[in-house]
Amino acid sequence: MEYGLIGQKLGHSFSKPIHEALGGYAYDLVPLPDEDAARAFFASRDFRAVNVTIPYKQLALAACDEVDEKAAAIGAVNTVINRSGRLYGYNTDYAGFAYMTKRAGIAFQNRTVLLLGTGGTSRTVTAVARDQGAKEVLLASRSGKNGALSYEDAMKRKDVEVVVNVSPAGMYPNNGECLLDLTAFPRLEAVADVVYNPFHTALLQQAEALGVRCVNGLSMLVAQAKYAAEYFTDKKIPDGEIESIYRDLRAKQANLVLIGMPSCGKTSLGKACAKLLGKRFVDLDAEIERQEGRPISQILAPGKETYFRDVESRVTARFARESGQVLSTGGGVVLREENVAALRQNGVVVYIDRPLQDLQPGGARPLSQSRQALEAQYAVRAPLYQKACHAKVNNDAPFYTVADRVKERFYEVLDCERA
Ligand SMILES: Nc1ncnc2c1ncn2[C@@H]1O[C@H](COP(=O)(O)OP(=O)(O)OP(=O)(O)O)[C@@H](O)[C@H]1O
Ligand SMILES: O=C(O)C1=C[C@@H](O)[C@@H](O)[C@H](O)C1
Ligand SMILES: [Mg+2]
Repeated sequence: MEYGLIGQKLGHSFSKPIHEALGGYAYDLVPLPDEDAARAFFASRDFRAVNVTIPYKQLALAACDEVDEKAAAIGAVNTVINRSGRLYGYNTDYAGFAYMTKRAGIAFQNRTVLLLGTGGTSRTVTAVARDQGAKEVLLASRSGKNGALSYEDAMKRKDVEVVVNVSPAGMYPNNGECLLDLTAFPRLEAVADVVYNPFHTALLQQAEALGVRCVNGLSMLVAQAKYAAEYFTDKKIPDGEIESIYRDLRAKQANLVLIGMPSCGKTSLGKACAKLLGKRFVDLDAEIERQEGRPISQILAPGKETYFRDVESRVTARFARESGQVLSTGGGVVLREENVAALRQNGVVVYIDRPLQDLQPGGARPLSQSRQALEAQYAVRAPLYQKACHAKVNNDAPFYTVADRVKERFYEVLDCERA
């Protein structure tokens, strides 16, 4: 290997496409199961330059022959360059985190900051917060040992103004995990999460619901990669690259999720939009049928929905945590908030609103067999679709015109999210 990333588990990482866009070199993900394997990797010196992620950033520091002053003060190295057999260590997460929080308008000066997690990244973020004049930096961990607070005790600190998650809690494939209740902090101004996969962790979804300023780790990831690529190639890369790579990556990774009434066009528009956007198409109803080995008409019956809804929630959670897809849902997916939260963690949710008279009762949907049933369902669900979606598209025009509208709204939502 010449360039790449080492860490214990790398299934979540987006570093490969970022580095390949930044530097034009091949970049490999090399998972190493334990510290012995990581030590042996550095001892072999069989690489030109690598990034290092959880849990080897402290070990990487010890393996280097020379460590940059800032990285040594922080105690964590995420970039190692092999120059003629000598290993040089740097920390580009520091600049990456500073970039991300500045971009999001999050300030540390005179703030009480609570960090969730005590690993290598907590040292980096502590350094940024202190350098920017934080009043106090508190650490919390599950064990509450080594000077850290337990999560329970952390929630008693009513003075906390900024929360930063520096732990892998909630990171793919453990989507949905969240150890803190943000309502405990009446003075909360901002929440940052260094996790970028999923895009909106459960912690950030809580912050959004409270109307608190928040940011995820994707801009940090891209920024630290840019600073690392400068060491890799010994060339300056313009800062503007961070924004353009971020935008391309988010558009590529984001799911497009279509919700709406039975027969509003979710499946057919979903297939067309998947082609337009170059994404994989998944129809959640078809996945439920595949998993159950029988059609929905045999699983779902009026008054006997619970079994079907449970299967639907499991299938929704499984696909919603993946990236780069168009997901067409079943009409009732919005009936459970947990499904909506799952779909929004990586997805732009578009409500396909088709005029009631164009919706077709009957077919393979047991709960909307008559026009009356369909109308009653519309009255209940329309407000839920409205609440769950980022954008609404009226399906009242020729099919391909509507598919183009959906694609445009997808990009508009992503642009707004960044602004
Ligand atoms: N704009 C349109 N013009 C013409 N036909 C359309 C348009 N939108 C959807 N249709 C047609 O409406 C029918 C229902 O669409 P589709 O099966 O995609 O809906 P759905 O939302 O997936 O329904 P369900 O919830 O039952 O799975 C299909 O035959 C589709 O081709
Ligand atoms: O998830 C990733 O790909 C990475 C995360 C951070 O630890 C970075 O420091 C590392 O360079 C790459
Ligand atoms: Mg369908």
